[in-house]
Amino acid sequence: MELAEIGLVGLGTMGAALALNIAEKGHRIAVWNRTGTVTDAFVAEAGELAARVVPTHSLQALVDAIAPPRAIILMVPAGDAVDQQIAALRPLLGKDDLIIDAGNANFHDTERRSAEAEVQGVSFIGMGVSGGEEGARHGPSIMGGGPRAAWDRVAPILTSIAARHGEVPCATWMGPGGAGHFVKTVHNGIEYADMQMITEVYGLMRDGLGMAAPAIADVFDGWNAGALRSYLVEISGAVARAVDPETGAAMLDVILDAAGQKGTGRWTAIEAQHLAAPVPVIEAAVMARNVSSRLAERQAGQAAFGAGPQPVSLTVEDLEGALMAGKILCYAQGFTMLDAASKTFGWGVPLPECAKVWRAGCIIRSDMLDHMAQALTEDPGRNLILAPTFAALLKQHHGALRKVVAAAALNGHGLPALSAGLAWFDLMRTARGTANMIQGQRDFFGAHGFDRLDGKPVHHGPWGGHA
Ligand SMILES: NC(=O)C1=CN([C@@H]2O[C@H](COP(=O)(O)OP(=O)(O)OC[C@H]3O[C@@H](n4cnc5c(N)ncnc54)[C@H](OP(=O)(O)O)[C@@H]3O)[C@@H](O)[C@H]2O)C=CC1
Ligand SMILES: O=C(CO)[C@H](O)[C@H](O)COP(=O)(O)O
Repeated sequence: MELAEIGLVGLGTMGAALALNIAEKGHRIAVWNRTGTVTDAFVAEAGELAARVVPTHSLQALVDAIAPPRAIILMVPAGDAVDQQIAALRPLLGKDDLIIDAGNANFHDTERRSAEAEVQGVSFIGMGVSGGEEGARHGPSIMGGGPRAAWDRVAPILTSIAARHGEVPCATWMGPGGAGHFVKTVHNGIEYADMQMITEVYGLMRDGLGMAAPAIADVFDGWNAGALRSYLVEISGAVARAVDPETGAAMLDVILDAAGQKGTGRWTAIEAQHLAAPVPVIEAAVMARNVSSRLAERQAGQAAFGAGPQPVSLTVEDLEGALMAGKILCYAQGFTMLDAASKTFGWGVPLPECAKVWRAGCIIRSDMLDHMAQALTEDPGRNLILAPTFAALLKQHHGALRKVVAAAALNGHGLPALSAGLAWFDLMRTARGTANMIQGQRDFFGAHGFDRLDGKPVHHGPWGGHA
């Protein structure tokens, strides 16, 4: 039998879609799934693409079905499942073979697996794939990390299945070790933040302006025809317009307000803290998901204090401007965090390429990312808020953000992400801040010392013997 060019383990939502995409682009692919009946059902439903799919029912059969040097994609849940599959595959693989973890992964795990692979003589790539099921099937955004030579070996297949922005494939090597998974993690952190900010303006429309779901859908559709054009605004319109087949009510009005999460947003927030790279909008978005899941406490809070959200005097245009400003602030934070990680870990992540690889295929794709790619190409070391295009947009829209946050605060709407973005923006445009007080306090109780504005070599205050 003709050997496959590549193998794949894990025919769940993403793995099945990715395998069909690979087969559709003309590559013969061998597949294996822990539950064998899933493999059989996958092939039975693959239609004419089944001709390029080799179903296997043991890992040995999978390995035997692939032409050496082999490349095997893992598309299984993050954590133990990946380690288990690597441990099971490793004894079956040779020196030049390659394992690609294409699921979401904590980059610390990827760094560890990369180091272990080097010792064991099997190549390892940690690769972020974004775009959900639809993206995986028809063109995801792919962020690779690991040995450059290993990436180059599989790049022809990966670029053939990736989304395209114009003619440019959205599949890029981001650096060694965990760089690819780190970039995907920050992508997801931004995804959390973008979703949360959209959710906050949805809440203002629903509870502050008294708009019904179809009217809210119209607003999102309108925004999606303008500067906010993006996949997340587009699907928010579709979600708001959908009707529950069971009750005939708007879908949004029957969905429980408790958000799930698998961990990538939390990983972003934790790593940002380690890197001392502020990403307050992302942190706020993670916090908001955590609060959302504490339904019983929220019910008790409403009983104790009364429902928060009251009518607001805002326009849909105010909300659009606030979202524009919030989005710029959040992406600026995300790219700054990537820059900090790249420098700390010595990865050399190409920031303009990150923006480019996110322009199509992935969940955070938007028109704005094309302008961000241009701004980062001009000067990768400059904070995006200082790039002329985005500085001009912020000057135009930060007033709307301020108005929206203020009206929300006065009328009981919690806007954690938009408020966090505004607070960060105001700190970032204040040359003389207030941390002199913190330094005074630290010196008072702990003799930690401080620098003086006048440069004099006196590093302690007259605290009456305390310092
Ligand atoms: N869904 C999405 O939108 C996206 C998901 N991802 C990431 O892709 C990866 C896969 O996600 P998704 O396809 O949604 O998940 P699914 O739950 O749909 O599929 C999981 C797959 O992994 C297999 N599996 C689970 N545990 C093990 C194990 N211990 N050993 C071997 N195989 C196992 C399952 O096999 P079995 O049939 O036997 O249960 C199944 O094939 C995750 O890392 C996820 O974070 C990335 C981007 C988008
Ligand atoms: O990686 C993804 C999208 O880019 C996955 O859909 C991921 O599951 C989203 O994160 P969460 O489940 O925590 O919302």
